[in-house]
Amino acid sequence: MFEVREKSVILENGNEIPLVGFGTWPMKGDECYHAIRKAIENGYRHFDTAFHYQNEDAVGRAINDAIEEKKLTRSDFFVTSKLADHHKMPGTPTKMIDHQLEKLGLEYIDLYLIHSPWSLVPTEDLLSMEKKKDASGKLEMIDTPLTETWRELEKAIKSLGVSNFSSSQISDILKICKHRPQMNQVECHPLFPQDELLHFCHEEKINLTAYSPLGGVSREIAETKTKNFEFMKNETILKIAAELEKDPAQVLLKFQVRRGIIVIPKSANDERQKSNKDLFSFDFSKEQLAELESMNGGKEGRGWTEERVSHSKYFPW
Ligand SMILES: NC(=O)C1=CN([C@@H]2O[C@H](COP(=O)(O)OP(=O)(O)OC[C@H]3O[C@@H](n4cnc5c(N)ncnc54)[C@H](OP(=O)(O)O)[C@@H]3O)[C@@H](O)[C@H]2O)C=CC1
Ligand SMILES: O=C1CO[C@H](CO)[C@@H](O)[C@@H]1O
Repeated sequence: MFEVREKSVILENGNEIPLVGFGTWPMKGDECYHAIRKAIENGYRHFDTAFHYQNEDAVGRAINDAIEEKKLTRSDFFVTSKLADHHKMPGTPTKMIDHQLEKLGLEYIDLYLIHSPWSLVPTEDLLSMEKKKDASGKLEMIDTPLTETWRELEKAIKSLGVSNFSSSQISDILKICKHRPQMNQVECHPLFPQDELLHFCHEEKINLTAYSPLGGVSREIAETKTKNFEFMKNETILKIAAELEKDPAQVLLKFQVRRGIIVIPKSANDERQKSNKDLFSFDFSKEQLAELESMNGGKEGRGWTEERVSHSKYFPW
């Protein structure tokens, strides 16, 4: 199975995931809690979190409170979380699933992703966000094979996926897996549309989720780039938005969902949360689509270059 419906996708394993989800990074604590409560009121049911975001407690609290107060049930929600880069030593992934479930206060996670293919070395305290660095200040790496992490995870969770993986890294998993990867979550926007990876994943019945779909690449990274990641000021996006009488963000998000790509925009703002979900009553003309496709910036279009981990044996790009 793998079916794109109007507002959701049926994953290969039969689970239904809303096409428009809600990104929770970099919010934490009460800010995150209130943004999610608002998002639930605004109709969001799919939430993206991770150990790395240090907000799983707030995400779970918001969902559980909404279930209690709003007559919703756990099965109304789709929650994605992720295995952190410094939790890959054999035996650790299983422990972390238990820890993350406890933080979330949920009985299950709908989709659990390996956050990145590279693996970092933790300090003595596994729960700390500190990672070991060598004498020159470089992050230390371990070379746990991705296939070993996958085998351990699939004993504990049946709905698994990856993030920031290349097609060849996914192929390695496909050779050994009992439970196939359901998702690859990657950076995706008109400057970096991921056409080849999308083709590969859809052929393999693996879905793609677009992170930073609004160009929410961190400012420090964006400033080192020659391309402009400020899509809300981009001439092409503004022109198409004006023609359609939509917001620039709606143009960016529609560009993905019409390709069957799931989006997880983050917004703490009520109005922006509402408009980011309102994507299903308009479409682009052929000309508009061609203009959006012509924004493809090739390799330079990637915002998250992750140079800090480029010395990893498993660096994907
Ligand atoms: N797997 C991975 O490695 C990664 C995953 N992610 C996930 O993807 C999610 C989304 O990516 P992210 O990088 O946050 O970036 P986004 O592309 O979602 O952009 C978020 C930014 O856009 C603003 N924004 C939201 N809606 C609008 C709108 N309608 N008009 C104008 N501005 C708007 C937000 O501000 P405001 O809140 O004020 O509206 C925020 O500053 C993350 O939250 C996280 O869950 C992100 C990076 C890496
Ligand atoms: O998901 C993510 C959000 O932000 C992080 C930066 O601190 C990224 O490294 C990460 O992949």
